[in-house]
Amino acid sequence: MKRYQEDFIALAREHNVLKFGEFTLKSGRTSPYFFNAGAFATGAALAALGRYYAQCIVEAGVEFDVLLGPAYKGIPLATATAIALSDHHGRDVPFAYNRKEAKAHGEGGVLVGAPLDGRVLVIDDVMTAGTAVTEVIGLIEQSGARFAGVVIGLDRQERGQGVLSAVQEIELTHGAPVISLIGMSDIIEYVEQDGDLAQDGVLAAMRNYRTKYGVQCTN
Ligand SMILES: O=P(O)(O)OC[C@H]1O[C@H](OP(=O)(O)OP(=O)(O)O)[C@H](O)[C@@H]1O
Ligand SMILES: O=C(O)c1cc(=O)[nH]c(=O)[nH]1
Repeated sequence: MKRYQEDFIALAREHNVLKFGEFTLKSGRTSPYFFNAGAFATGAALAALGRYYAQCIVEAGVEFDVLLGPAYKGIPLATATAIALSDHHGRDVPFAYNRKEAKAHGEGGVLVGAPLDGRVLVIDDVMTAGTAVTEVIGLIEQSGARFAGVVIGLDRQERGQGVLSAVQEIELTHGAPVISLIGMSDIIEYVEQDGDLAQDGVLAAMRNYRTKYGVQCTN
């Protein structure tokens, strides 16, 4: 793991973002772990997140014209990433986000911020089955813009709608990269190194879950 990946996991544990137990996911799957990015709820945590996402984008060399943070948890992530790209990489990029429900008064609509023009890079927290990102790609295409890829904090490295991983499905269908800060394999590595978690049966539950829903590592 790279230094910023270890720091990202440490930050997630410190803020109780990465939890172990029993959780129901958007896909209906029952998971022994959950990554609640909403608990990154301080200015310093968001500033650090922005730096990690920005570093990941710069290292990946992905080309884009505008950042898009999907509601809800993608919104502060895209904001923090835009600030970090400006502060630490000298790149002042436009960013936008969407509403889950269209606004019927005032300016109206579902999009807020910069217009979706050109290549749009989506910034989100987690990918499981890929449903959320697929929806937001629809929004980008309806706006006449082009999907340039997605950067996620955690790739859960799970199957999408078929036998391929959600990441492979998105990459094959849309011809754009899915870039992640960490994958489930990194969390398993973290659990393996933590004697208490391994003893509590977390490691066994994680491995069982990976057997049921996982795919080979994609990062
Ligand atoms: O890959 P998927 O199976 O779609 O699941 C992952 C998505 O689900 C959650 O979003 P949710 O729609 O619950 O919205 P939130 O940001 O409002 O929590 C999470 O933030 C991911 O974006
Ligand atoms: O699949 C999901 O719904 C999901 C998984 C996860 O770890 N975190 C999250 O916010 N959503």
